[in-house]
Amino acid sequence: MIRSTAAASPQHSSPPDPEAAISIRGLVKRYGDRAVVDGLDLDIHRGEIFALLGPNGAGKTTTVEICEGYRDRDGGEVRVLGVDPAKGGRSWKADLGIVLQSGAGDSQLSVRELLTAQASYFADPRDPDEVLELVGLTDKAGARGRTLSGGQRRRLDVALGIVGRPRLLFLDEPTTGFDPEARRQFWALIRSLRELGTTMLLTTHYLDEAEELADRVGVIARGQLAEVAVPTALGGRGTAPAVVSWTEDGVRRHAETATPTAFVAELAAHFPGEVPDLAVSRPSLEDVYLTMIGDGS
Ligand SMILES: Nc1ncnc2c1ncn2[C@@H]1O[C@H](COP(=O)(O)OP(=O)(O)OP(=O)(O)O)[C@@H](O)[C@H]1O
Repeated sequence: MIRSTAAASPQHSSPPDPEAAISIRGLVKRYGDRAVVDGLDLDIHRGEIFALLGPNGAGKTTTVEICEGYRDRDGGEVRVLGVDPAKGGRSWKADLGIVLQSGAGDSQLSVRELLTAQASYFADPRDPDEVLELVGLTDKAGARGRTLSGGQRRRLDVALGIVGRPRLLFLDEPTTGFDPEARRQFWALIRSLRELGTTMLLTTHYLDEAEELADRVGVIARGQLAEVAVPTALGGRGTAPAVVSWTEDGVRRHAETATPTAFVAELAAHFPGEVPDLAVSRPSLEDVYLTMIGDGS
């Protein structure tokens, strides 16, 4: 069951927070008669990495594109870096970095040429060579975009998104198609960008990615924000009972307990040495996420 924190309508909300990186109140977007975003409230703080989760068609891309100024809204208030995206001018746009799902990697230009061209659109760009270093593409500076691997193209997409020194970076499913090592390297890149002070809004279907990277996660379902929390607390995860598992007389045993430390201490007293195959677990982010969206989308 969804635990809705979204206000029913904009008039019940506080006004948008101009200090937030993104502040949304009562956002509505309709296609025909259907509201695909239906009264969504959200604040993303400056400097944080925020992951937006939700099933296919939940309204994530629509919400993000309204924030980027690429789609009109039918209702509600939105402020991105203090500005209404429907009225955002050139200097506001220059503060945004956007990494879309399909990037510019097919170009005949070299990686450095692409970055240098992109940098020329901005008043105070990063040095393209520093950006190449940051994304781990220094060795590929002279390579044509189309000769890059999928993971390298994604790094190039990020390089293009950050060369303008954005204050706010939108990352749409950034690691789709990455191998496990490339994902870990990409996560390190995202963390180093956070250390440079960049706010990031990430959409992803990878729960482990959200858990690794995000300071907070928000779950969108049916056009509303179902819950916002730190990843360890979403869906009551932090206070959910733990499950203690062990093997006894060749049989796997499980016990649910609110006091796993005491339970394990008691269990330990029954065994001469180590408790065989002892494990203590709590619901994963995926467990609580699936429960939250489980009643249809
Ligand atoms: N231009 C459009 N015209 C009509 N319907 C649209 C349009 N764009 C999106 N929709 C519908 O709006 C709903 C929300 O789409 P959106 O792309 O925001 O979802 P999403 O959460 O990003 O999904 P995904 O995880 O699949 O990317 C979907 O049902 C989609 O079919």
